[in-house]
Amino acid sequence: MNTETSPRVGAIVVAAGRGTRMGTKESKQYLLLQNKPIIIHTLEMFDRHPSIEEIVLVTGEQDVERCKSWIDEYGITTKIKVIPGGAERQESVYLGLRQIEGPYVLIHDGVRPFVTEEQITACIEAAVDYGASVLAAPVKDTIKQVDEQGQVTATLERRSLWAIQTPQAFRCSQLLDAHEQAVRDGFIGTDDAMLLERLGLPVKVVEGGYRNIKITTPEDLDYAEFILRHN
Ligand SMILES: Nc1ccn([C@@H]2O[C@H](COP(=O)(O)OP(=O)(O)OP(=O)(O)O)[C@@H](O)[C@H]2O)c(=O)n1
Ligand SMILES: C[C@](O)(CO)[C@H](O)COP(=O)(O)O
Repeated sequence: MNTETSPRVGAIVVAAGRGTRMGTKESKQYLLLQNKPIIIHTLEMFDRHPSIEEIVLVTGEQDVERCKSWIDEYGITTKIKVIPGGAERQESVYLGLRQIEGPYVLIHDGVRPFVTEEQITACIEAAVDYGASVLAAPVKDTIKQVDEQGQVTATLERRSLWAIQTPQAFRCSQLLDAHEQAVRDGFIGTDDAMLLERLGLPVKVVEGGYRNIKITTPEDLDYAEFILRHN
C-alpha cells in the first residue's frame, strides 16, 4: 500500500471480554504466549503497520493501568488511548469509535494475534473501494442446520459460506451511524459488519487465512504456541 496516498486509518482493538469459554482466572487476552501477553502480540501487528495512525485499546476498567504499563514496557510507539469497555463486545466497539478521528477505522479482536500486515492492508484497500470489508476464510466443514431436538433440518451450500474474522474495516462515520441505529433498535450483533448489513449497506469479503484464529478455548492456546514456533 502506498502510504502517501492511503487514507488516515485508526484501529480499535477490543479486549474488554472476560474469556468465559477459556475458563482461566486471568482473562485470556493477558495470558502469555512466548512470555508476552496475547494483547501485546496483537497490538504489535497494528503498531508495525505503516497506515495505522492511531490505536484505541478497549479493556476492562480494572485493566487500563496494567495495559498502559505493558504498552510502555514493550515499546508500542503508535499514538494509543486505553479506555474501559462495556458489557457486550458491540458496546466496547462503540465506546472506542467515539475516540477515533477517522476517516477509516479497523475493528480487531484483541485475541486474534496472528493477523498479518498484508491482511490489514487488504482490508483497508477493500474498505476504500467498497465502503466496508471483513477478513474471512471459506469454511472447510460441511455445515448443517440442526433443530432443538438435534435433528438435521438442512445442509447449507458450502460454496457460499465463509467464517468471518477480524479485522473489519469501515468508514468511521458510516460505522458510527450503524452503531447508533443498532442502539435505537435494541439490536446486538456478533460482529460490526452485521450492523451495516441490516441497513442494506455493502460489505466486501477479503480472503484471509486459517491461522488468524480467535483464541477462545484452551486448545486454541496450544495451536497459538505452534503458530508462533513455526513463524
Ligand atoms: N464486553 C466485551 C466482550 C468482548 N470483547 C472482546 O471481543 C473480542 C472477541 O470476543 P470473545 O472471543 O467472545 O471474547 P470474550 O467475550 O472475552 O469470550 P467469552 O465469550 O468466552 O467470554 C475479545 O477480544 C474480547 O475481549 C470486548 O471488548 N468487550
Ligand atoms: C467478530 C468475530 O471475531 C468474528 O468472528 C466474532 O463474531 C466475535 O464473536 P464472539 O462470539 O463474541 O466470539
